[in-house]
This record gives sequence, structure tokens and C-alpha cells, in this order.
Amino acid sequence: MSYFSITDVSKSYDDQPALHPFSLEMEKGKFLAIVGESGSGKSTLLKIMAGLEVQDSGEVFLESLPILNPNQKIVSGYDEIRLIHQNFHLYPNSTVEENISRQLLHYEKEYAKSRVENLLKLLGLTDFRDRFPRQLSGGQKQKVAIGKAMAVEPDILLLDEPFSSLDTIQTHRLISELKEIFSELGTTVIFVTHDLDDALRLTDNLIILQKGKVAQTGTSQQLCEKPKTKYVAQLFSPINKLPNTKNSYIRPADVKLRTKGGILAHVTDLRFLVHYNSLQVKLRDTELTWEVDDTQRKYNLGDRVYLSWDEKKLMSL
Ligand SMILES: Nc1ncnc2c1ncn2[C@@H]1O[C@H](COP(=O)(O)OP(=O)(O)OP(=O)(O)O)[C@@H](O)[C@H]1O
Repeated sequence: MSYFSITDVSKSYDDQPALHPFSLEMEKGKFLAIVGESGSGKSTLLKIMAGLEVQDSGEVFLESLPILNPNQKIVSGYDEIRLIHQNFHLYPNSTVEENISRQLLHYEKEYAKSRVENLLKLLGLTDFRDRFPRQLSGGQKQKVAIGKAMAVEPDILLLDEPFSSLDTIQTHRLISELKEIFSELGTTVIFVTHDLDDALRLTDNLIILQKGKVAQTGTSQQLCEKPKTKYVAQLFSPINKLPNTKNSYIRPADVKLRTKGGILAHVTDLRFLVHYNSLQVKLRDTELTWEVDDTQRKYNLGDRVYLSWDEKKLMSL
């Protein structure tokens, strides 16, 4: 029996499917990221996993413990599986320390005290313990929300777009800190996000969800090199459609730029990026405009450029 198993779980709202039958088997201590655009069913899935939403079909088990939904259990939810939402849910009139310790009111006093101290230390919140949520930055609030959820030592932590209120630098820093903390505690983590880059900073174990269905499962390399749908391909980079084909595409980085030989195009736009110039090029005799990477920063606006590629790099989507 696997550690956390979800079998054929589905959900519709007003006859509109939000989640098609979804199954997952997960081992203890692993991290998984579920990536999908807005409305793809990510939050619905997490709520069902946590026993906070009534599914239409299917079941969830944490080892041999069936996760019952709110129709089957008087107090919904489980200490073993904690869900953290994008908007933190902190007690506004309680300090950082109180926000965490309120989760442990039914625990033995000495244990609760040491657990709170450990979490404050682990999350780097010791210096902020007496502050109220309004006196904290977005990243600090996020850490308090995580501290609250971790207080009861959950086996599984479900994170629903947890970094949506943070800027990119804060997000990257927090993800790397959390990764260490979760590994140290042996917590099993499922993280949902619309941002592939954030997902990849936490784990290489990915599920791509699209319109309530699994579009593809795999590692970053598998999904990038062999995407099954246009949506999956475009999570990694823009894609360019080949002229006179139905479904052949190439990535900007896989297009070779030459001064002769290949398809003729003209540079219509140029953006200076860290490692290369990103060019928009209009292909001659077609309506197609491609995005290509000029790694040598050789071409300027209006220049002629010839495009070629390795056939092995083409994607059929
Ligand atoms: N309580 C509800 N009643 C009716 N429809 C709902 C309800 N909750 C979600 N939906 C619908 O189900 C679909 C999936 O929503 P869900 O919130 O699971 O997606 P999501 O991927 O988490 O989106 P987001 O990233 O925007 O939070 C959407 O079309 C949404 O409008």
C-alpha cells in the first residue's frame, strides 16, 4: 500500500466538471508540484485531499486511514493533512507566537512550548515572535501560516499557491528555505501553483493539470523535451509553428540563426535578456512571426536572418 493514495477522485460544480477522475500514489517524504492555469481544478483537488471538500467519486487514503469528506465527518479536516491557503488565515489580534501556539491548546504544556520554540527557530521567526500579523512582511506572514500548519506535526502539507503575494526574489528565497525545513522534518509536500518556475525550485516531480485533467506527469526534462500538448510545451518557453505544417513546432532556443541558408526572415523586435537577445522575426512569404534566441547578440532591428533547425528538435503537438 502506498503512503498517500488518491483513487479516481472527481468533482463537478453545477454539472460543470472541475476535476475529472484523478489518481495519485505518493511515497512518504516526497515533494510533488501540481502546475496548472487558473480554474484548472488545483484548489478543488487539494481540498478533496485534505477532506475539506465533498468529492463526487473516488477515495483518499493516508496509509490505512480513509480521508473522510465533510459529509462523512462532523469536524472536517485532519491534523495529519494540513492545507495552507494563499491568503494565510492568521489571527490578526494574536502575535506570531500566539498564532502558532493556539494550534496546540489541547497538547501537554511543556510539549507545546518546546514545539513553538522549535518552529520559531526553524522558520527564522524568533525575533518577530511578539509582532502582530499586520507588522510582518508577506514572506514572514507566509512563514507564520506554515508554522501554524506545522504545529500539529502534519504528515502531509498541502500548499495552495502559497507565494502569490510575494515578489520573485522573496519567493525564491522562501522556497529554498522551506525545502530544507520540509526535508529536515520529513514532511510530504504537495504544492500547487500556476508558475512552473516556482514548482521547479521545490521539486522535479511534476503533474500538469489542464481543465481538470492531467495533461502530463514527469520530470522537468521529460516534460520539456517530450511535451504531449501545446499547453505543456508553452510552460517552458514560447513555441514557433513551422510553415506549411499542421502541428510541428520548434522552441526559440532550438532555432539556428545564420547569415545565409534556411528560411529567410526579418528582425521586427529585439529584447535584451540576461543570456541572449530575444528576437521577433517575421518569416518571408508567410504570416508567421517567430521568437528566436540570438545568443551572440549579433542581429539588429530590420536585419535579414536565415533560420534553420535540427529535425530532432521538432515537436508534434
Ligand atoms: N464552490 C464552487 N462552486 C462553483 N464552482 C466552483 C467552486 N469552486 C470552484 N469552482 C469552479 O471549479 C473550477 C476549478 O476551480 P479551482 O478553484 O479548483 O481551480 P484552480 O486551478 O485552483 O484555480 P485558481 O488558480 O484560480 O485558484 C473553476 O471553473 C471554478 O470556477
